[in-house]
Amino acid sequence: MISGEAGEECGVIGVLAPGRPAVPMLLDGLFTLQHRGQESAGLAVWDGGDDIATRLGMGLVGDAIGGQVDGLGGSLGIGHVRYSTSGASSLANAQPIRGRRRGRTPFAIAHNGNLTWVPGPGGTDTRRLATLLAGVHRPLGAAMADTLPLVSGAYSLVAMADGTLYAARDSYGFRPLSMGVLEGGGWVVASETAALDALGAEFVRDVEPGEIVEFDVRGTRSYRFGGGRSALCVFEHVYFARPDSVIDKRPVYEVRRDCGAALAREAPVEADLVMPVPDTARIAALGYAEESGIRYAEGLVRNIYVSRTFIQPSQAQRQGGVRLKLRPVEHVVAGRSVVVVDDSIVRATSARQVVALLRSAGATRVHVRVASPAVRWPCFFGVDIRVGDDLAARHRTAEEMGRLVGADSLAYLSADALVSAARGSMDLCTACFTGDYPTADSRREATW
Ligand SMILES: O=P(O)(O)OC[C@H]1O[C@H](OP(=O)(O)OP(=O)(O)O)[C@H](O)[C@@H]1O
Ligand SMILES: NC(=O)CC[C@H](N)C(=O)O
Ligand code: SF4
Ligand SMILES: [Mg+2]
Repeated sequence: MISGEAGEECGVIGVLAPGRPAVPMLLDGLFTLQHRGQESAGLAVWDGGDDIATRLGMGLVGDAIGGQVDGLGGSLGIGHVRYSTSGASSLANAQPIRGRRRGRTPFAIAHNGNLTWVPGPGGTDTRRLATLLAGVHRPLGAAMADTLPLVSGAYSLVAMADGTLYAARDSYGFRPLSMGVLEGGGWVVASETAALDALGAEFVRDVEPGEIVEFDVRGTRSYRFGGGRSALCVFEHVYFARPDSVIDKRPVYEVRRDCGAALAREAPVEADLVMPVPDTARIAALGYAEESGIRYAEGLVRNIYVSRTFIQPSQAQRQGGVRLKLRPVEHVVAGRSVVVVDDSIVRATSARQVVALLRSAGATRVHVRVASPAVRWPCFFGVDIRVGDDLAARHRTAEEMGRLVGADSLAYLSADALVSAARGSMDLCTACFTGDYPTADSRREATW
């Protein structure tokens, strides 16, 4: 049995807006990144004084911190939305994490990704990293340059100290991180370009794998501490990111539509209607419908007040979530054969319930089409995909998966088609689909 921690997704944002308050921008950015983490939220701001103020809370951004920010000034700040696995889903583990280095001013750090190895004492992966940074008696940028080569795994980080905003990305570049310039001057760094857009910022470029970027009132500086083979997570395109974001020059919308179209070519089937499992699969279903010529319809309604289910921390919550989240539209579905497109199947929580819902609403045939390959391998780099029950397809063919979920047929997109749709300038990590891990330690760990 594998021992590695499965990771999580999160959203991070950093703002340096000289002469303007950072907090409203941080909140807008965090709302835009809400889909990346729904367990806790937080922000840290510096108003030019001796300390960094933090506000942390459990739940969605509005509930967690919306009521705690009155009077919180400062033009430099960072923020985080969390989806836990390294440590409990608790206020104590919410981010940003504030630290103080002996003899120096405080710093704060926020992390998206999963560290597979951090030297030193316990706590969440991010807290262990913060402890390491606190032990280095140099400016935070230099401390990061010394420390980051010592840790393994996936991280896109934002940090702040001494009036400077920092951004860093691990040398594989697993998680996205983009920087933009604010209207009226200043900088924003965020997990997704959609957060830059929400602030009216202009995209400048992605933080490169193995790069640290510093932002202060004098401008920006960049240091490289690593590089080589890149491994951008293809699952960002499949599921995590918003469709209005652009990752490594590839618009997520276009990637999902191309995946749906390729799926229609690779796995055609006769049917009356094509419909998505909302929300994430909508665009892939549209691509399937356009390519196949089969009419697109919305046969499932998603309750927008229920969170994304895949990123819930327990299976009981995930099952309950799907039950409340999706309902069939009987007058669309009854008496019709349908192709139902989902972006991915991991634990098959959604697919099992979706097929049953469509049959209960009178569908004559239910063909499941999945706009990514079968997930057969665990992730160590920031997405909560583990061995065991988590991987419904681990030892099942597509036909057996079809039987498991009760469909008339089930087919996946090929890995080649996914890579050709998603590929920008970076190499992609496809390990959970292909078993081709970018790092030697994860290759060893995954061979159980
Ligand atoms: O096989 P499973 O373990 O069920 O996981 C896959 C499903 O989970 C995700 O949906 P989710 O409800 O998280 O979010 P969405 O509304 O953005 O599609 C994903 O889009 C699939 O529908
Ligand atoms: N979701 C994240 O990326 C959070 C980072 C860290 N692994 C934590 O558990 O808090
Ligand atoms: S294993 Fe899968 S989910 Fe994890 S980083 Fe690689 S592509 Fe992304
Ligand atoms: Mg879904």
